[in-house]
Amino acid sequence: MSDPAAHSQHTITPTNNPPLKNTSTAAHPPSGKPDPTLESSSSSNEHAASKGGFAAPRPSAAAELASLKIKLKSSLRQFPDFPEPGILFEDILPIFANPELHEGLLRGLELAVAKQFGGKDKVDVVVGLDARGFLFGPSLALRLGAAFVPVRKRGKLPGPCETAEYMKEYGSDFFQMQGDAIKKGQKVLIVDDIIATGGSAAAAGSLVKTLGGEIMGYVFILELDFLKGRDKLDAPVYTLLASQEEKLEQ
Ligand SMILES: O=P(O)(O)OC[C@H]1O[C@H](OP(=O)(O)OP(=O)(O)O)[C@H](O)[C@@H]1O
Ligand SMILES: Nc1ncnc2[nH]cnc12
Repeated sequence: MSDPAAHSQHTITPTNNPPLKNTSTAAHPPSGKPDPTLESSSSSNEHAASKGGFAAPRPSAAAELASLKIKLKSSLRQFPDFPEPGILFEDILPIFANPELHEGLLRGLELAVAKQFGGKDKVDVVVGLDARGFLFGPSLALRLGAAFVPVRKRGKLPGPCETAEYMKEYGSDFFQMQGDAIKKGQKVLIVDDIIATGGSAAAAGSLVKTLGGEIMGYVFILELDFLKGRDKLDAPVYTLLASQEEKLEQ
């Protein structure tokens, strides 16, 4: 049922944590391992102009996706000890500050969803998690011809709501969905920027199921795979970029 509105305070504090350049912490895995999400493609010539034309070859979807991933990954910034000591915070906002990267993200997700979830069932609803899942969830939903439905932090949604408490990498919280947001049997894709412990995504999944939705899968931009968050999820998981790793100095 609906929860009494709980208005959170927003406090802006200056940070002393500059983006990470070349430091390392024991809490995060080393860099230098190959990116397992990149696929090599030997088919980039398959669209080459066949009759002596000079048109540049059109990349295959796999080659396009691999190139997009490299650009997107290199734009991410890391902030040590934010929002609390011991957390290496992954900042995805540079993607949205650059229209080319923003477009690339949506194209990459669209290609990935077509490849991973492009079977006989169409996505009916994209569910995005408060707040960073709202940065790209609605745009992705439009591209897929699907509805967008938000999962919000407690106290933000009007009307009868379902509520789930969860633990995440830093602290605990409550998620809510409006009780009529999903129709029974609708096919749902749950999207968020990052999966860390998986607590947030699992709570969103439990709400979708309570409302009668069928979870096709979960899509994330980045996965902190050493936290094994995907083990908490009982539907296929796709991550666009590889695991968190510290960047080497450019
Ligand atoms: O896998 P988990 O350990 O649950 O952590 C992942 C969640 O943490 C972050 O959200 P946060 O709650 O910080 O909210 P925000 O998007 O409003 O910044 C992130 O956007 C994910 O939703
Ligand atoms: N390390 C991290 N960076 C950014 N967002 C997160 N959400 C949970 N863990 C996070």
